[in-house]
Amino acid sequence: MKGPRPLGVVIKLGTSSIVDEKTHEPLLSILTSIVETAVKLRKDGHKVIIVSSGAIGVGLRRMDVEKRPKHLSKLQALAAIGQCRLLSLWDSLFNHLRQPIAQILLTRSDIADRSRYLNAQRTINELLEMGVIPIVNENDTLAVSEIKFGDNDTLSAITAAMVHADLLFLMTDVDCLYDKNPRTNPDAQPIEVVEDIGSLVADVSTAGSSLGTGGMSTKIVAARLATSAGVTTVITRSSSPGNIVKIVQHIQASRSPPSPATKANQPAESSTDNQQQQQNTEALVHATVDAATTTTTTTNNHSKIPLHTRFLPSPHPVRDRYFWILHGLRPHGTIYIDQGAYKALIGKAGLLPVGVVDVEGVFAQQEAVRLCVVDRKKNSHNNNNNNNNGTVSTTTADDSGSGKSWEGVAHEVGRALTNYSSAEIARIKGHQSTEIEKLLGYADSEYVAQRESISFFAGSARGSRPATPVTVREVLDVRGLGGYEGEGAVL
Ligand SMILES: N[C@@H](CCC(=O)OP(=O)(O)O)C(=O)O
Repeated sequence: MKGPRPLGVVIKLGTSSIVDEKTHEPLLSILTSIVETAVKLRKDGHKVIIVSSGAIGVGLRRMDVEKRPKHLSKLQALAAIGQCRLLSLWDSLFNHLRQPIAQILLTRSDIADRSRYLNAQRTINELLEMGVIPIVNENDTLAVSEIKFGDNDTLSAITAAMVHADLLFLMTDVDCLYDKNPRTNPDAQPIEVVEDIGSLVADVSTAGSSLGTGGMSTKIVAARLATSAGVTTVITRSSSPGNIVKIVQHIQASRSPPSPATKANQPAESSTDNQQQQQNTEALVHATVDAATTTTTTTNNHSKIPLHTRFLPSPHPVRDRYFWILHGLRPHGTIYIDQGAYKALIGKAGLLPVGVVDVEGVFAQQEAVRLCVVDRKKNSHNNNNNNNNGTVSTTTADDSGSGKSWEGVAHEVGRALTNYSSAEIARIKGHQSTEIEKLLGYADSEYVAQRESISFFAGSARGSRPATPVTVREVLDVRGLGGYEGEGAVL
């Protein structure tokens, strides 16, 4: 009889999971246990990728540096020293079980370049076919803030999406998300299944460890990215890596979405362990959930399934080039469109200039932009004037003096690659395509963006709004990739 389908499993280990925070010594027993777990998964037929942080931590120990330096070049030097040692550690441990590994180092600019992205994808797939376990980290030696992922949670989500993995394990020092802060609320309940991450409103006030850059909030962002690409994402405790095998077996046995009566995975093996673990939590992990149906919390303690939070994959995953447009590229500006244009895009039409309300930022043709739908156009004092010389100029009279030709709230719904530059779009916005040539002196396309160059965030294309009324900035903070907005994290 045919067994269950083998899965693609990505395991992400943060610095604090594999390096002692104080002494910076590698946590050998955890590393060994991860190695045994990964090899067991391989024996069960699964494909395994490890995303391992720890280069800087290991570099600190190697050079007897006590405190993480502030200067970028020092951090980069330590990462170069540590990465070498980290991989040799992984290699020697895996070698005991005759498991070959490979090193993959990526920066964001590798992901943003389509052909490099595809090369990385092909190489990782080839390694997996060869039975090798790729060990991925950010290429810290090259990455400055503009081209940084900033945290390996995001990198692991992009890696999982890139190879169409089934499962992403974000290992951390708590068991799972809780409905309240378990430190201050003894009645805090574990959140075990999140069916729709878009409806999860999580207060995850955690700064991450002193060595790493991530925390619970970056895990939620990573879970959003991965689930949108169809990857089931699991948050669980890193100190018992053997749990991964049990969770994989459990998920494999229940691949179809569980019914409301059974959807809670069964919780921790012992409630005493559970309480102790809650007290040890890395941070203030407290999630509030705006819809009771979104998550399941439970207090049953009958099964041997280790406690974890499982984020179910989107039923409408965004994959391949559409995922890359959304999450691989740095947006250089924003195009504001009206509701009519949005409806047309959902109906699979391209973006015509007539539907463009406004444009922000400076970008060239084929660069990525944010696509925002505005609630209302301003009561149009827009004058589209035909000048004597035959060109058409658009002037926007703006009562508020804000310079915007729209009002209300704009919702970011997706990203696009444009056929025209920002300067060109500023001139053709609000006009019919037939006027483009008159306005610009040429017309490369009737569309500002072709439909196949437009990608919507999960849920957006079906017309659903973000769970809470949020500003575009907030949407970006939640949905965008950390380092592309604002300052970006340092190493
Ligand atoms: N790439 C860096 C660490 C990135 C980072 O801090 O990630 P994490 O520990 O997951 O928050 C390293 O290997 O030291």
